[in-house]
Amino acid sequence: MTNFSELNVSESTLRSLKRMGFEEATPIQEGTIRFGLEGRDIIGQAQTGTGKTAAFGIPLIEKIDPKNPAIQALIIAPTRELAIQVSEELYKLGYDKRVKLLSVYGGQDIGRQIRALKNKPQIIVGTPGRIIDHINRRTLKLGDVQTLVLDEADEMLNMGFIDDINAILEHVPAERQTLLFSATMPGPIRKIAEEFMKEPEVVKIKSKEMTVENIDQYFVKSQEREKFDILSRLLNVHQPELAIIFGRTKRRVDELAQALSIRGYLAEGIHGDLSQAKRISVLRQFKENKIDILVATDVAARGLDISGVTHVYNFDIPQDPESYVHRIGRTGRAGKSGLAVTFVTPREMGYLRIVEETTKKRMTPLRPPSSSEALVGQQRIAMETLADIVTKNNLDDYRTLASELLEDNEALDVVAAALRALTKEPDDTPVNITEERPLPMRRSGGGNRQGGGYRRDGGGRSNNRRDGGRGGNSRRDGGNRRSSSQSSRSNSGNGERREGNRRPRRRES
Ligand SMILES: Nc1ncnc2c1ncn2[C@@H]1O[C@H](COP(=O)(O)OP(=O)(O)OP(=O)(O)O)[C@@H](O)[C@H]1O
Ligand SMILES: [Mg+2]
Repeated sequence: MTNFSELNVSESTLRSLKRMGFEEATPIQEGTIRFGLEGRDIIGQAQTGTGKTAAFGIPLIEKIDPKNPAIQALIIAPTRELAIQVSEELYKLGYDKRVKLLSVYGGQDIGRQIRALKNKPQIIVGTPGRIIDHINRRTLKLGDVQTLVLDEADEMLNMGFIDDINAILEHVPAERQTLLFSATMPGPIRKIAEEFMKEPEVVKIKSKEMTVENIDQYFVKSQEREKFDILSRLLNVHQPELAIIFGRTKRRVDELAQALSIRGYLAEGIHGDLSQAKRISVLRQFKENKIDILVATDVAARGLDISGVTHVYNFDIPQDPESYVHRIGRTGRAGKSGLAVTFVTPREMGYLRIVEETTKKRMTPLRPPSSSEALVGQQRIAMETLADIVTKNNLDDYRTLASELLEDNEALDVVAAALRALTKEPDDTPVNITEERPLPMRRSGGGNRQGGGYRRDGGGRSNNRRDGGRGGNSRRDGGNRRSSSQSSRSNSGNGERREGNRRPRRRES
């Protein structure tokens, strides 16, 4: 491990890092900060949760001239929540230097952003749609930008975003430093990236597996209609502190969040059809542990750094191996451990194998717990609750009643009864989960796949490019009754991309 001071980081930034509690550089930070400070273009790839934000953030902050009121750096991120998070981390990194930042993203009052832009921020973090919106309104002047960052670069350069990125690039000087970071970087995307970079230094932190080692990865093979009951049992056995459950579509997420609430879990859904205020409030509640379970589409798959996420459940297996890597990467961050469970229907086993080939990691088959095993989980929670009350609470007001009870009953029976009263017994309140169609059949073992598992079929591409996102009918995002190529067209609209079955386009302004 290397100290930041050995990486030629300025005193001011060292002070900010100290405030953040960062003592030593992570491998990706060690590998990129020097090149970054030299002004080199960088493609940085390292596992999820290993500090890529500061890897680009530190050299970026170092380059800002605090006396220059112009926008000097632009960071583009695929989702609004990620743009907010990255701007928060950059704010901390630039705290000592007092750099001025602004995040611009869809769903927030544009007038407010325009007023904030007049305060001369030096760094802008934004989502593509809203950045373009500001460029078109001439409220965002990018002519002095020296550093351009694409966080989640492969996502930003896939066909869902590439047109937007190209449009933005037209307004950024060609003389600039370009930094691209992601945990995944499929070969074909890297080629696209290199076209608009200057002799980029490719820094890839080598690891046996693409996923983080300290995430235990399991799969459950089950029929579609059995998934929800198995999920509830798993939740009872695992008792996650904070869990994220990923579903394939917005409808899926709504139904799952509702079904979990009916069964007594503290769960909320998040997806692109919700208002921005709602999205922010759900995420805040989750971060503050007011809800235990976040049910999400891929809108929450990339980059979000929420401490304390112990479990990730893929209620639907993701279609792309990259999506799998990012989804499960919401746990096991910054050296912590995590557990991921992926549901797969028998017809979708080919996808599971493709994921494993890409990540170079086998998932362990998990036997679904029986209802009595799930009950034991709940009984243990009751026991812990009771023990906790004994140690923490003042029981004076209850002692008289307790001795009354003990006059007529055995102590063991009284405690057992208290446990029973506290145990959440299996709940079979009916819930409504519409069956998803399995993904189209796919077999693994295609050695012809380029770039370590990247596959995009041309069929979806032209669809996506043309009409997605131009105010497409976002209500039709269910998509699950259509073939995959059809549904790609129908998804998008006001949310983010890729919340239906196939890569849709989106526009988030
Ligand atoms: N040098 C460091 N020392 C201690 N903590 C760090 C250090 N660098 C980053 N972190 C913390 O590690 C966590 C993960 O960092 P970050 O979100 O940048 O990961 P990432 O590599 O971008 O992940 P993802 O691929 O999911 O986007 C954050 O909470 C961050 O504050
Ligand atoms: Mg990141």
